[in-house]
Amino acid sequence: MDRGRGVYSPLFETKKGRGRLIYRLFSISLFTAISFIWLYRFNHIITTNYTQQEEDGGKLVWFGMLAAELWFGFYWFLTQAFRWNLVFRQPFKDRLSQRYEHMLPEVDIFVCTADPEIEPPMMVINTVLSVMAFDYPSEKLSVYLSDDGGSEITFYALLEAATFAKHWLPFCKRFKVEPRSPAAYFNGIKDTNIANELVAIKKLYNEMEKRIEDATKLKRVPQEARLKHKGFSQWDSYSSKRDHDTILQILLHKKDHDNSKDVHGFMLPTLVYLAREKRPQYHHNYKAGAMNSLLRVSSIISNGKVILNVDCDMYSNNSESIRDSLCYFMDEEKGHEIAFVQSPQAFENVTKNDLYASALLAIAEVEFHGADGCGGPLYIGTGCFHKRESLCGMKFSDEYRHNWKSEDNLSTEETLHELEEKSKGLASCSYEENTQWGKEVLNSIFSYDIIVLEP
Ligand SMILES: O=c1ccn([C@@H]2O[C@H](COP(=O)(O)OP(=O)(O)O[C@H]3O[C@H](CO)[C@@H](O)[C@H](O)[C@H]3O)[C@@H](O)[C@H]2O)c(=O)[nH]1
Ligand SMILES: [Mn+2]
Repeated sequence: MDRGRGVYSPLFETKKGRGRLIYRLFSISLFTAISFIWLYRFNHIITTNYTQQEEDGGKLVWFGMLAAELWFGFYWFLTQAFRWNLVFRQPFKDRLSQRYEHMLPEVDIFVCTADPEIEPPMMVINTVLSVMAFDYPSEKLSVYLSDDGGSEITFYALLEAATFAKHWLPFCKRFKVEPRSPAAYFNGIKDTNIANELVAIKKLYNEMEKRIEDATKLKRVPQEARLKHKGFSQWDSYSSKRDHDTILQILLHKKDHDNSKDVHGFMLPTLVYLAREKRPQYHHNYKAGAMNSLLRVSSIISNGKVILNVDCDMYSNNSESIRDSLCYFMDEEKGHEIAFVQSPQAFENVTKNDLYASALLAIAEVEFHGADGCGGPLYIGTGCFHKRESLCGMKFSDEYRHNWKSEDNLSTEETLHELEEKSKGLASCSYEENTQWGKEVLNSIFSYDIIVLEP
């Protein structure tokens, strides 16, 4: 931005949907037609002289029809809010790089999983790897896996993923791989001119896959892996999925720099495994409870200013999405109005003709944009970027501007072990007892003005 010369080039622009005039004309004409139907029914009911025989059945039917048409007409009228004013947003990542490449904020990514049987560890780590490999400075990226299943196998898979990432991340960056979930990439690949490198990385992947699949089938972690990593000892006091201490392990971190570098010597993103404490007498609040724990734990490990949440069954299919979302948050004029950026979901395994509309196309391609045009886009959970401050009680103010330059004040002196122990306390199940959570936090999010949808 060049404020000095009065030129402002925004980091994103908003375009109105094409064909709105035609749609509005269509909508008005349909509304007129609906009104005529109402009028016709109404008129018929009050003007027709019924004989007794007709009154027994006929009039009731007319009333029933009128009631149904009033209801459906009203419902249709409400849905117009989602179609009347579609807007489309376009981020400018090149401008973001020009202005902010050296001061990009730390980003924390929360991946949630809850059950190693329904959500196989192989799928979970593919999601984790897809977000670790984002096109973003690795030292500013932290990935947290929240495992509400408290599963040793998932932990083992994550350990394997941390090792595989040492090869996978440089490979993605070198060959601009897309998408960055290894399973999805290997599935989709056809012709390639990187045959040798591809064979090598695929071999590593397949070997890892076999080890994890075997452990999943046998429901047992190989003894040698257990002996090699101290993290497994945390399961010694584990009694069940609903009754265990906090299990927290920082697998990759700059404080452990020798082990946290890729094969070319570059730092990998921070990687943390967390199974928050569970006790039968405390409600764990499902995913929301997991997100709260992650919010607290991450605040002392990395304290990223921007948080992305992904469900473990939804890998990232665009390595630049962090940069996309930052274009909205960091825009000098409008960024302060934006609390979250929601990406749409895409589904791979829908049936060919999608009879039941499971791909949610109307929602993703029309209604999201319509709601955005009304100033109230939808938050759907996975794939959503939040500003940390908007989740932590910050109230919206038009004067407020976020200082993206500010340094975090994380302690640099403590050892990794001390950091782990301190973080565990924040994942305790009684932490939220007698707090205002659930009453106030929602107000603070929705006191923000607009929320945008990524294209
Ligand atoms: O106790 C729990 C239960 C679930 N989850 C995780 O929460 C996510 C979503 O749960 P799922 O049962 O898969 O719900 P879906 O209906 O598939 O998910 C949609 O609906 C949810 C809200 O109902 C949103 O949170 C999700 O982002 C959205 O994709 C998954 O990653 C789970 O692993 C937990 O972490 N802890
Ligand atoms: Mn799901």
